[in-house]
Amino acid sequence: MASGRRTAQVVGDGREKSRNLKPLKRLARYLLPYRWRLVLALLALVLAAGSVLSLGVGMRYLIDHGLVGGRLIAMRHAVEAVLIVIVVLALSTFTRSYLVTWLGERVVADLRTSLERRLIRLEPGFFETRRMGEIISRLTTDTSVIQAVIASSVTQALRNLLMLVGGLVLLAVTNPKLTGLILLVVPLVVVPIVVIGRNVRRLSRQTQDRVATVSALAEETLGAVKTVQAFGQEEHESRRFAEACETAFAAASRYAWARAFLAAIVITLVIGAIVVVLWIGGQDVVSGRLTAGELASFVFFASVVAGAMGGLSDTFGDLQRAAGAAERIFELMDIKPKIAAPPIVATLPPRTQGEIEFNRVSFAYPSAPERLVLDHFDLRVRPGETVAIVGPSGAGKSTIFDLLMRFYDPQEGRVFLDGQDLRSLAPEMFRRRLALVSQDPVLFGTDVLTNIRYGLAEADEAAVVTATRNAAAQGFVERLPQGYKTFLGERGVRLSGGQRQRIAIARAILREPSVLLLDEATSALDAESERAVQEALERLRHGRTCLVIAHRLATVRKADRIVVLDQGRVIDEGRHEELVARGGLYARLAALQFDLEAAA
Ligand SMILES: Nc1ncnc2c1ncn2[C@@H]1O[C@H](COP(=O)(O)OP(=O)(O)OP(=O)(O)O)[C@@H](O)[C@H]1O
Repeated sequence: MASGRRTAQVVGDGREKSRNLKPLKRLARYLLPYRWRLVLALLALVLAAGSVLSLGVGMRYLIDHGLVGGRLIAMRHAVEAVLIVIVVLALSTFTRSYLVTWLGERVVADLRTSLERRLIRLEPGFFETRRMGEIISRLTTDTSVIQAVIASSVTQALRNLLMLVGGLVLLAVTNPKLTGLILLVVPLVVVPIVVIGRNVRRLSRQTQDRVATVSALAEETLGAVKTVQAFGQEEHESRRFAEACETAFAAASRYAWARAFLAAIVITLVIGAIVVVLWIGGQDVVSGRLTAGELASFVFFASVVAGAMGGLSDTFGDLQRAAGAAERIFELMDIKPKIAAPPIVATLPPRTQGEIEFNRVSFAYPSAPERLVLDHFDLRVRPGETVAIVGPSGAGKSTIFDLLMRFYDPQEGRVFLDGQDLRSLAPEMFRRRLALVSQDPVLFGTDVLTNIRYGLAEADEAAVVTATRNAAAQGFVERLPQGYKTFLGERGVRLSGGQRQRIAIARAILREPSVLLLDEATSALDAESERAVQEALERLRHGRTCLVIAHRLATVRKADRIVVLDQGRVIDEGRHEELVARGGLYARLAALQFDLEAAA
């Protein structure tokens, strides 16, 4: 919770800073690859706006020469011209509408892909200090806002701008005196737009923030539905969720109010001005200074101008919303991964090795920087050696794996693989030599084959089958309804814990790693699958370096060496018998294990 709050604050600060539409400029770069479509869309837009404006000219001709002048031929010409204009208008509207929607969707797809491309490469520590739901909301909701804005608001803004300028020019041509009046209205409209618009933007951001909280909450609780139900907390969670929804709703209604208020102010001012114009213009027609056609077309242009202004005030708010969304997206995109390959990458010796060294390593997790989890930790593992790491819960055993995978960098000391400091290597290169089987393996919501191939994407089917057999998983995989093609459900929920583990082992075998990192499951597998897993691991261990977080006595006994870890330090090491004879922490842990196993 604390980290969530901190995140919200950081994000909030970032948003408050931007008072302009600058992020939209950067967004425009995403349109560059599609510039010809953009040009075509703009042409269609200009054509459509021109068509609408020319209707006003046609109207004047129709009234003055056809209706008032009483000439049928003039009326026919006017109607013919209007028909042509309508066809042009329809075609250009179609072109514009299709192209801008296409462009909006295209840009959003590109944005999402490039944002994900960066996110997936960020170090795990980054995600521990942020709320996942919040990040996901930037990837989905914020990009959707941009899509909507490109597809409708930007075009509307351009269209309205064209109409505004074109309308004003035609107004001036028709009657300069009345146009002067219209221009008096402009500041009256613009000032409230700017003032209230600012408020609208702030409220819009607040709304987006609240919605992000709602999705974060939903993800958290729905993802832990078993825990919620097991503890009978459904009502509590529903209440919490409802509260978050209400807060989001309250923010959204404040936003709606401000937006509606803005629209109402603009409309009142503009329509009021038109009434004044009609009143003054009407007097000119009566006294013969203006023709009826001129006044009609004037009112037509004036309403075009008014509509354009009203529309602009609306789209201005939308553009600011998009600027906020773009800012949130680019803020994420600009985060540099803290764990990456250095400019000059060292190379590893040939594959066969697997030597590991931790040299005076001290480490605290980013989310708890003041607590040292490893404290001047030293460990050397020779190629091919099997080392068991034992120690009480929270001693820092899994953290050793985290550092070896370089999910984090230690604050002090260095970690070496085959004589090279991990920081001098490209992470994706050295990680290829490692395979991790974690205590609670993660499977993905695809089929068995794809899940095993996660270990080595280019492996052929025969290799997958061999790996599965060696992981003692072939039996149950073949009994699944569609064998290797069986869909495993999200996160592999359709398999038992032991089955999931064997799939994870098959994945590791397929990788042919030089170093195997094994976090043994403490969860009770049934005796048969336990033996199967053990045998699989035995085979996997053969001929490679192996670091095992050991919970089972069988593993501990077979290890070349046992390292006893307590509070982030190595307090003892040796073989099983030596350590038992010394009667320290290990002897106590082992006695406990024996008792438990005897009891079982
Ligand atoms: N991502 C994290 N952020 C902050 N603290 C963490 C994180 N992961 C682990 N810790 C803390 O670091 C300490 C060591 O954790 P670690 O998982 O390495 O212990 P362990 O020896 O593997 O324990 P266990 O046998 O229970 O799995 C624990 O106190 C834990 O609370």
